[in-house]
Amino acid sequence: MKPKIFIDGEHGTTGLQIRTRMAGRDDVELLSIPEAERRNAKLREDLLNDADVAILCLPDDAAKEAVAMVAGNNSVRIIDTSTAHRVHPDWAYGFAEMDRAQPKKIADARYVANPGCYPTGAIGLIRPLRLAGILPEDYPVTVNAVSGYTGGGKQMIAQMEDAGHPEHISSPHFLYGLPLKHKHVPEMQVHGMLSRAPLFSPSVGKFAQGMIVQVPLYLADLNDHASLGSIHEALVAHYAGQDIVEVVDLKESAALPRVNAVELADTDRMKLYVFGTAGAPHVNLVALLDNLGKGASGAAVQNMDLMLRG
Ligand SMILES: NC(=O)C1=CN([C@@H]2O[C@H](COP(=O)(O)OP(=O)(O)OC[C@H]3O[C@@H](n4cnc5c(N)ncnc54)[C@H](OP(=O)(O)O)[C@@H]3O)[C@@H](O)[C@H]2O)C=CC1
Ligand SMILES: CC(=O)N[C@@H](CCC(=O)OP(=O)(O)O)C(=O)O
Repeated sequence: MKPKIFIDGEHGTTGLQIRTRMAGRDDVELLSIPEAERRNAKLREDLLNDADVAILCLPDDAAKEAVAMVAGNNSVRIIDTSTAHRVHPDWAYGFAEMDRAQPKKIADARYVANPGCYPTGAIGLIRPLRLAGILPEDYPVTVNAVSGYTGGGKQMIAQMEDAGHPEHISSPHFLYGLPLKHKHVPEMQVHGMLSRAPLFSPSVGKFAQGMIVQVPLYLADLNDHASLGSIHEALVAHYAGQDIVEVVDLKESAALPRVNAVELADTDRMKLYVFGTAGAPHVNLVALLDNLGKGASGAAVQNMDLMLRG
């Protein structure tokens, strides 16, 4: 029998992208809810309980309600793409490349929290340097980022694309999260293995999909006389043996005139760069990804596959 998959929120931005990725697959059976019934709690509860794996593509509160709907049913496994469970101790964090042991943890888990889009970039840069002993636990990490506007879901897509929208946004690039309390900070701190909360400043650009996450560092404040080369080596060693996260060659990075935020749009990959000048006091670590790819739907399908293959 094929495993049954239900995407709760399948008509939203993340859900639709997961459906697109599953379209050609005949190894799973997709359970589906009609768009007009998407908020029908009874129907959702039945479908959730009929699934082998339920992928939640809902706001946080609705995701928590969905988890409660299957609480007594031990055969349903859950991947939650919302922020609700990302630092919960009973949930596996669904970033397979963050540790050698992580794919097995995800494969064995009943509950998997899909990472946030910005944290995928930030943790992807920070954690290998913490594990290698280069980045001190209490380093004052700052994270600056720009996302495609699909990161804001159906509501922001309408605000950006519909000039007649009452809350239309005409700006080509804007900062937000100005009180510095963005919902992604806790997972960056916990899975980035940091004792201090990172200072996170997000922004949105007038492009649908794509993301740049930057973590600038002062070399003199790192351990082991860290250099551009040693940081790059640590990242290369961490990501050896997999093909989703690419650490870009130092010479290639040095020759780049710019980084294009949409380069990886419509892919499920992530590129990491170490920028700077040998002998100079600073480096800028940069992650490039699609907020809806490795930042959301691509990672959810990757996690589902790990869970199904055991
Ligand atoms: N977009 C992105 O880049 C990323 C999104 N995520 C996360 O994925 C989740 C979904 O986000 P996204 O797809 O962007 O959001 P959207 O608003 O595009 O889609 C959410 C979907 O959930 C439905 N929904 C909302 N409330 C309920 C409810 N109570 N019961 C049933 N269905 C409901 C919505 O229906 P309706 O149309 O009626 O509102 C809509 O179809 C969020 O938790 C988000 O944080 C994670 C990483 C990146
Ligand atoms: C551009 C934009 O608005 N991005 C969203 C983050 C993407 C998202 O909703 O994803 P999570 O589930 O990972 O929180 C935000 O800043 O709230």
